Amino acid sequence: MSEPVLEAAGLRKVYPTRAGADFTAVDQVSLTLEKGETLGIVGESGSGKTTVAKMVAGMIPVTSGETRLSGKTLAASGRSKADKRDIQYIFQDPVSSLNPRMKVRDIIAEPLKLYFKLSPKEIDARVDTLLGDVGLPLEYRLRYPKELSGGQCQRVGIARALAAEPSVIVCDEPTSALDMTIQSQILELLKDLQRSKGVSYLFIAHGLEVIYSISHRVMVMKEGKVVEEGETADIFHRPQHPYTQSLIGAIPRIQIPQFD
Ligand SMILES: Nc1ncnc2c1ncn2[C@@H]1O[C@H](COP(=O)(O)OP(=O)(O)OP(=O)(O)O)[C@@H](O)[C@H]1O
Repeated sequence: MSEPVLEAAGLRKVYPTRAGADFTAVDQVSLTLEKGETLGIVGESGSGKTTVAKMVAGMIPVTSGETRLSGKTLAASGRSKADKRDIQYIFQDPVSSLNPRMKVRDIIAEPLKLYFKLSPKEIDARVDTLLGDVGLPLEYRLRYPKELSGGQCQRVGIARALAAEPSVIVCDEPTSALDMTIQSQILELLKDLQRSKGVSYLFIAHGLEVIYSISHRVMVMKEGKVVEEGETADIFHRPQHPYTQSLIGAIPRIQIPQFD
């Protein structure tokens, strides 16, 4: 098998508490992600999913553990510009994740200016291509985020992430603020983009249907630890750990047929 795009080993995050005792939010979490693959992370609220994602993306420092990108160990703090470019993040709240004072064109152009040496004309052309990639009309380039729907804002967030041409995009509950129809359109868009660009996703979601629909493999977290990890079909049809069994068992009956 080829070298994973992303590997994290022994990630641990400890927060000090007011009471003086340390709180371990994430403990000994390891994961791998292949090119063009999606690893879903599930687990109840507070199980450490976002903390793992932010450590992998270099947004918060690790207490211990390391992350490797295409075989190269990333600096524990102060990542290089190139390493930051290569792991992008899509946020849960599509509207507040965009600067309200910037036009769509400028939001998407920001990473282009930061990471690549391009002329204004080349930047304009790339912005247009990216708008097309995420299914937004070109005239939206002059709109502000407040003039867009939640789903359209998330498309802009996806275009901004893609602008950096990353190997990995961390998707932190990217559809949970959207209604069901828009949610499935965004999931289809992410799948299409993965097929066309070969990007890998670390995908966090509460909704197991979302995880089922997009993930090749699934990692189940509980209280900061990984309790089970495997192929999506195995996790959903043959969960081994009692916690995974209870998560899968809690899916409303009416939705079960879509897992067959
Ligand atoms: N900056 C912080 N200081 C102290 N504790 C924190 C901090 N950030 C997160 N935590 C704690 O770490 C644990 C894991 O949080 P995290 O946000 O990673 O969980 P999660 O699984 O993503 O939850 P959710 O699904 O609700 O987003 C929680 O108990 C949380 O309260």
